[in-house]
Amino acid sequence: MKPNKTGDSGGRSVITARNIDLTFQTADGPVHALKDVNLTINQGDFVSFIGPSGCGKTTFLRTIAALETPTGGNLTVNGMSPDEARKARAYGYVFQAPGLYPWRTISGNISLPLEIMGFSKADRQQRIERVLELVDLAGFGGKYPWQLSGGMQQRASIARALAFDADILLMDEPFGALDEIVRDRLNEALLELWKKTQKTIGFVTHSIPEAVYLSTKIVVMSPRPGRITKIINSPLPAERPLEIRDTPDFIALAHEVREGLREGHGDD
Ligand SMILES: Nc1ncnc2c1ncn2[C@@H]1O[C@H](COP(=O)(O)OP(=O)(O)OP(=O)(O)O)[C@@H](O)[C@H]1O
Repeated sequence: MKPNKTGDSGGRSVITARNIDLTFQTADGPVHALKDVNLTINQGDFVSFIGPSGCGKTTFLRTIAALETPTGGNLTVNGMSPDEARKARAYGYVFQAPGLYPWRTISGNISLPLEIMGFSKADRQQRIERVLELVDLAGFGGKYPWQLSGGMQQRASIARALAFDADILLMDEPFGALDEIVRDRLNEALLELWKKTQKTIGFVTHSIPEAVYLSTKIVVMSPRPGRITKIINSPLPAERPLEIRDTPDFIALAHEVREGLREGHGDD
């Protein structure tokens, strides 16, 4: 199916944003963080949000997660309001910093939200083992966060977000603070995990290669006011070894994203 204006390529829609506006009232006056954002994310999509600092990437992700409330427009997550979706545990959220409690083991950290949600001990243990395996940390559950590298800590935070088995994973620049080699490895691992679990992923990044490597759909945003300037459906195959980054298709797509970013910056 040919994508339409909202980037809808067919399939069951999981997240729909219609004319989303969000203005923060600050001491220095109003900040128009999101303007007229229209987007459809379908089941199993891997959607990256890319754009310069302040273009509203995090704000949009937080809006999906009901951590911010739009001042205009309509947003649904699994057919519900974001608040209802949050209560129905529709998504897991991964932040830029792993945010693991140093006094809890990796298993203990993954367990914490499950404990709060009232999962039984046996169920928690089963889930912890499953997600540790998914992020390739089997055998590390008994370690403390400070005994793990930065990349392993971030994998543990992804495991924590996966533990209650939400269909949607929202990730706000999860690999931004890591060096490039580690980031490459985690990008590969994340693609594997996405294919295995068939989750719908919303992913914020500043990196063009990362967005192009990971995504089925790339959303280019622009600041002042924060808005979507381009939605690109990726023509790359699902099978993506890291070497795909040297292929003409990959380079052409990266170029298209870069052009999109440049156009959005036109009046700067
Ligand atoms: N709670 C808030 N109160 C007031 N203004 C805010 C708030 N949160 C974000 N903003 C403003 O909204 C705009 C969008 O911010 P946001 O963090 O979503 O951008 P971003 O694209 O994620 O940026 P970065 O890449 O730097 O993380 C910015 O101008 C920011 O200063």
